[in-house]
Amino acid sequence: MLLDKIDSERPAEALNAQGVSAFYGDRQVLRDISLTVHKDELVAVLGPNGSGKSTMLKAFVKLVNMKGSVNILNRSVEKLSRRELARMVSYMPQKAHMAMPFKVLDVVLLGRYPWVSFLGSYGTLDVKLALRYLQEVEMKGFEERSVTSLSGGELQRVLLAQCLAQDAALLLLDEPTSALDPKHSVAVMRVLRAYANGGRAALCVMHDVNLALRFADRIALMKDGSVYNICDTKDVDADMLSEVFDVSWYVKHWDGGLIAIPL
Ligand SMILES: Nc1ncnc2c1ncn2[C@@H]1O[C@H](COP(=O)(O)OP(=O)(O)OP(=O)(O)O)[C@@H](O)[C@H]1O
Repeated sequence: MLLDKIDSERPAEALNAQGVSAFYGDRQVLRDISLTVHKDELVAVLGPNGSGKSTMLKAFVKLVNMKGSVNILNRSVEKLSRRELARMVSYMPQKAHMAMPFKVLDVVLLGRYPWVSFLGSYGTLDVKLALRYLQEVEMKGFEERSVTSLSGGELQRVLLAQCLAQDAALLLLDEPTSALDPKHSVAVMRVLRAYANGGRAALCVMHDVNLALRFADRIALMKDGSVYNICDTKDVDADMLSEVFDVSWYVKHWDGGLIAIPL
C-alpha cells in the first residue's frame, strides 16, 4: 500500500509543537511557535538572551501558561499525567542549585522516580542506570559525595546524569554545558549525541554556537519569542546568525562542518 510505504518512510516524531504561545501574567513571551523534533535527532536552540528559549522548553512540559498543541510521541501533553509525562520527557532547567547535602547517587536515582511503583523502592536496574550515566558524564567515583560539595560543572554533570537515567524518549535540556570546561562540554555533547541516536531525541538550548554547529542535526534560531529560522546545521550562514544575534558573524566551512565567530 502506498500510504503504508509513505508512513514507514516518514521519520517518527518525538516532539511536534504547533502554534505554541506562552504568557507570564498578561505578557506574551512566545508567539506561534511550531517545531518538530524527530527520533534520532539532536536539535540545538540558539538565540539572544530573553528571546524565549527557556520559556519554550517550559511550555513543552506544561510549566508555563501556554496555548497551542504539543505532542510527544504522538500523545498530547494536555492529556498526560505528570508521571506519564516524566516517563516520556526529561527536562533539565537552566538554573542548577542544590541546597540540601544529598548524596550524588541519590540525586541521580531521583531520575528513576517516574518508573518506581507506588510505595516501591529503587531496584538493581535503577542503580545500574544511575551508575552507568554517572560514568558517561565522567562523574564515576563521586557517588557518596554530597552534592553541596561539588563544583558548578560537577553538579551540572550530576544533574545531567539524573536526566539521562530517567530514560525518556525526549530530552529537553536548557544549557546543559553552560558550566562545563571545553573537554567536558565535548564529552557531554557526545553522550547526548549517542543518546539521541539510539531512537530517542534531544532539544538543547545552547549559547555555544560552535558546539551546536558541531553536534546538532538542525539549528532552531529564536528571536523575540518566535522561531526565526530552523534549518539543517550545514545550512547555517553568517546572515542568519547576524540577523538573530544583532552582531556580525564570520562563518567558515571547516573539516566537513562549520565554525562561526562573532565579529
Ligand atoms: N518567571 C517569569 N516571569 C516573568 N517574565 C519572565 C519569567 N521568566 C522569563 N521571563 C521573561 O520572558 C522572556 C523570555 O525569557 P526566557 O528565559 O525564555 O529567555 P531565554 O531566551 O531563555 O534567555 P537567556 O538566554 O537569557 O537564558 C524574557 O523577557 C524574560 O524576562
